[in-house]
Amino acid sequence: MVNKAAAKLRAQLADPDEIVVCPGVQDGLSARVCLQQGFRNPYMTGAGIAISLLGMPDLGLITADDMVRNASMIASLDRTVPVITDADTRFGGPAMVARSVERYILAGVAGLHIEDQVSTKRCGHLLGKELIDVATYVARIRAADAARRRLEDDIVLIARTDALQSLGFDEAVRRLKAAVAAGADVAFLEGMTTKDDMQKTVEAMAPTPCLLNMVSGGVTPLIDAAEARRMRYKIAAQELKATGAIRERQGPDGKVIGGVRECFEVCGLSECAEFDKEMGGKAYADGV
Ligand SMILES: C[C@](O)(C(=O)O)[C@H](CC(=O)O)C(=O)O
Repeated sequence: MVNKAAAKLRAQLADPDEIVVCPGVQDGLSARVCLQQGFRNPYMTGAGIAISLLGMPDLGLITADDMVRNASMIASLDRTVPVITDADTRFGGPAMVARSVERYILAGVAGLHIEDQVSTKRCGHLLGKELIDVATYVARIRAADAARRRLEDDIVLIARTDALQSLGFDEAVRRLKAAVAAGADVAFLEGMTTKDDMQKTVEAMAPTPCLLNMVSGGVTPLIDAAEARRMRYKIAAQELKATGAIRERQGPDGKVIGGVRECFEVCGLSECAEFDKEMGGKAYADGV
């Protein structure tokens, strides 16, 4: 099967001048705003889904169905943009990991990351993270790699480690290297707390491309895409800041603009009405 989204993401990763900037999105509106703002790579955030879909913290409570359904919806909004998704721990052993990866592939996703926390995981920027051992982690990565081979797909496999907090930098790098040896394409060292570590990670993992995750209020220093590129990061995941603004904001004259019509417009209201007309429908002939 040809995964066009993955091919596109791979081309971006191979371009020496490009940094893939991925604003976090968790639902249809945030994904639409991301695309409207011209970003080429939405990042489906598990934390965002936990908060917005479940009203719960990022503690491993989201199910595979929650994630895959959302990923499929987001990837379908514009098939020309490669979506990267959080795949958390993928709920356990090799069989669960492989099945999840297959489902993400069928959802049309370009890349995903799998981590080395226990199944009762938590956001990478919280305290007290617990890890699985390296062999179990490598088995997860190997299973993800096997799943994509089985489907003859080349979804980009991103290995994330949360080991820095409890085991230190060297062990985190060792885990990422083991994951790359097992088939991962990109390395993601989560929860870095200094710019020094951010720089050292890229150097230690070269030539493997690295992902930098920045969360407002999290433990990692916030830098812009230009600085991330200078550090030679290939992917920068960051927060999408504009969703609130599209919902409602004030114009220069103090009048409120935005609101529900603008939300619908961003989400394709005119296109839907136009499509109806083109197909001979009359539902919106008197306006919408
Ligand atoms: C990357 C992450 O897994 C996510 O869900 O976006 C989270 C980010 C967050 O909690 O905002 C993480 O664990 O860093």
